[in-house]
Amino acid sequence: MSTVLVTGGAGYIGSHACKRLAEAGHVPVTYDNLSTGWSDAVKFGPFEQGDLLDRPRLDEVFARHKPQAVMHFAALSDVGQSMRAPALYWRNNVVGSMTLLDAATAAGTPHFVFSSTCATYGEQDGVMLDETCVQQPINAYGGSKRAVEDMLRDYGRDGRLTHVTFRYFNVAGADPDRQVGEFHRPETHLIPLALDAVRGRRDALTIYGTDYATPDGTCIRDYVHVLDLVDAHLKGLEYLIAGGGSEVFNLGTGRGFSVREVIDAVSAVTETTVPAVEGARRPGDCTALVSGSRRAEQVLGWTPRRSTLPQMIADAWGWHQMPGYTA
Ligand SMILES: NC(=O)c1ccc[n+]([C@@H]2O[C@H](COP(=O)([O-])OP(=O)(O)OC[C@H]3O[C@@H](n4cnc5c(N)ncnc54)[C@H](O)[C@@H]3O)[C@@H](O)[C@H]2O)c1
Ligand SMILES: O=c1ccn([C@@H]2O[C@H](COP(=O)(O)OP(=O)(O)O[C@H]3O[C@H](CO)[C@H](O)[C@H](O)[C@H]3O)[C@@H](O)[C@H]2O)c(=O)[nH]1
Repeated sequence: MSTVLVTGGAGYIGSHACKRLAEAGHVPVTYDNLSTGWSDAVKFGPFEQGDLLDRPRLDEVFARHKPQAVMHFAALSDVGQSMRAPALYWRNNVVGSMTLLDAATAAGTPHFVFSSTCATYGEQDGVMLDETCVQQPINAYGGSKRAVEDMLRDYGRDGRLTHVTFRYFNVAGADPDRQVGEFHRPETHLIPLALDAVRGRRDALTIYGTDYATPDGTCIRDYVHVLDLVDAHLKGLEYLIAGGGSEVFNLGTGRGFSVREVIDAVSAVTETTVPAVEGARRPGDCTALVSGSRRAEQVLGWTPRRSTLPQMIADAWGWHQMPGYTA
């Protein structure tokens, strides 16, 4: 049993990770500034409110809890916003991660698990992406994540910090027990927006671009269930604690779905046609991002079990129908 400092534990993925860590007997200590997260999502361990950029506060929290590992989810992650306000992303995601790494290494914390993204790959013309592909992000969000990957590599060189970087593809779904779920404000992700449109909580969904070089003209993404994703984190943690060396893993299923296919699947699960209109491309969007790697399976023994489109949408739909859910 380990104490794990979970930055971003009040957010979508971090809160699911805390639940999974607690189930496995670990103590997840959430560190979060609540900029996009929610204090009522912190249910599975202690909460320390604080900012990544606040080094004295981080030192205090490391001294109090003496974590064996950090799981670093805290970040800003709105691609469109990162195009409009890149400095925000470099400060929060890059300087914030550096401050966290400085505090972690000063405290002697030996292990670090980092949330990166397939957005670091950028446009690769339909290639199935594996960890050896060149990283050439086309938005500031992806640029900030690639920078932290580079930083981690350098911080780990002296052997005192081992790290696992996970490059997530598109995370979807929610805890089937409905204790936690996805709740971004503003919401920018396709599946929750489609569900909101079905419920009439928003106007019609806008399809961002229908002239991409894909079979139906809309962007293609590889969707992975949040429960499968946090399972990989647990395996990554156990791998590091067992002495595994620093590694990078894609987390995706290897299957891509277009925006139109996702909309059709949401219509099928909810038995309601998603109101949708065709619109312009969203700046910063890549044409297709699909994982072509089995490294997480080979090294960590990870296989996605819940990551079918109908299952992810059904679990998200369950969460959206909770009485407390307000978009
Ligand atoms: N959702 C996805 O599809 C996806 C895909 C790839 C990667 N990721 C990465 O996964 C991580 C979690 O994403 P999410 O969807 O759960 O986002 P989220 O916005 O729900 O959670 C992020 C959390 O980090 C906190 N935070 C942000 N900046 C902070 C700071 N400076 N100090 C302290 N706390 C701070 C927020 O308050 C929030 O609770 C992010 O690093 C994101 O880039 C997400
Ligand atoms: O209203 C919408 C919202 C999204 N989309 C399209 O749906 C697809 C998925 O968009 P999301 O906003 O749900 O997710 P992204 O593909 O932008 O995901 C990116 O941002 C995420 C973080 O928020 C992750 O980091 C992920 O790895 C990175 O590719 C994109 O083609 C997007 O253009 C629409 O057509 N209409």
